[in-house]
Amino acid sequence: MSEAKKLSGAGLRGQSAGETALSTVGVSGSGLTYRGYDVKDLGENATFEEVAYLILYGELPTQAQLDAYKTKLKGMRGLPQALKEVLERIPADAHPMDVMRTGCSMLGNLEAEHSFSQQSEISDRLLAAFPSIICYWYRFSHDGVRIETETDDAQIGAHFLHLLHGKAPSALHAKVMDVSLILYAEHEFNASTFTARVCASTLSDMHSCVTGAIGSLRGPLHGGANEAAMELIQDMKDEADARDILMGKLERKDKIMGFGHAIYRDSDPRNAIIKEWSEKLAAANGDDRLYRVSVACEALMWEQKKLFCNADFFHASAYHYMDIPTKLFTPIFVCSRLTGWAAHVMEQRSNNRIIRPSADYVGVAPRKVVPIAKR
Ligand SMILES: CC(=O)SCCNC(=O)CCNC(=O)[C@H](O)C(C)(C)COP(=O)(O)OP(=O)(O)OC[C@H]1O[C@@H](n2cnc3c(N)ncnc32)[C@H](O)[C@@H]1OP(=O)(O)O
Ligand SMILES: O=C([O-])CC(=O)C(=O)O
Repeated sequence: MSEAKKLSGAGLRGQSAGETALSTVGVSGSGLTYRGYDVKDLGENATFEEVAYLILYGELPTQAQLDAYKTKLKGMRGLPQALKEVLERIPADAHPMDVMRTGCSMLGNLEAEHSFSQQSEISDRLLAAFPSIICYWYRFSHDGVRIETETDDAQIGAHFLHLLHGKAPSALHAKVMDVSLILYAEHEFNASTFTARVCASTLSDMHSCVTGAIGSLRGPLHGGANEAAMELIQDMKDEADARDILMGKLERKDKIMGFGHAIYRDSDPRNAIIKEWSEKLAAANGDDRLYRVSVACEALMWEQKKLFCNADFFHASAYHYMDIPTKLFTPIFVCSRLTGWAAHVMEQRSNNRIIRPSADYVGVAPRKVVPIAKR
């Protein structure tokens, strides 16, 4: 059993910023749990829709509840015309996380949350609409087509791949997307979730909380690391090349994206799961270079720095094997983490006090304004 990481210093490390009943991260022996269930157990024995229901509504659904939930989500995949028009105006070279941010914010104008009694409906709507938003923009700006966002796919992961590629995915790809969405769904007080909670604590609306969270997830120290990890591995020719490239980066004291974690000490429990799926995808693809160089990076980083892969590192090769463009990696994270964000907003609202910490002042001593002519 690993001990909880000893945390200190800046970045609010080691300080509790509130209570949650949604997940535990890095607690001895259990790694990562969502409402008491181990993420590995959920990855093996549940689907993302069941996990979303668990996170948003408190318990795993019965079969009847799951069927009704999936039918409901399927019926919420369409986009209003005004939102499509906004998406069509965003250029092809925009960052897709900016598209997600704008899409969420625009939906907040068209389908505003007027009362907190609407919070569950709005969360479900965002869960259903996010794959439509990113794929509608991507296919229009890159391929010049206006796609129909309402597919018959029963599951969100398969639906995403269907919209992106214009055809239903293989069973393997649909399964990996489903597991990936489970792994990314919830993670306690990470930076983007904390952003959402700070916003919620002012009694703001759900779309504002989620829009802010998307902005926080975008950075390479957080969700953006899956794209940065892909950029790191994509040109590595083989294991020896991977070692050379990484050693050079370590000598230059570069941060290696996809490694390390603010809370976990020895490993990120999501890594072993997505790594296994990446290996299966590599075998199915008949080209395992990306998987092999990723394994070489993992070994070298542990050997040199005792740093382990976080959830993002093997997601890079897994997504690439499914023909997902690198710049859409972090938006997929959004499609999943929406569940965690929304549940945290609801939890914050249920027992709210505005989040407003203090700061230690380190600036100049009090002084008088010198008239502008004398400065
Ligand atoms: C889904 C997610 O959001 S998971 C996180 C995704 N982000 C990344 O993969 C980005 C790369 N990783 C990092 O930048 C960091 O590990 C973070 C942001 C995740 C955590 O940051 P911190 O909590 O400050 O890291 P921590 O305290 O463990 O760092 C300890 C030391 O290891 C170093 N270190 C940590 N991660 C890395 C890394 N990926 N590459 C190189 N060195 C690293 C730190 O610089 C620090 O060195 P120092 O003591 O000489 O300053
Ligand atoms: O918890 C964190 O700091 C980052 C992370 O792994 C996540 O949000 O999934």
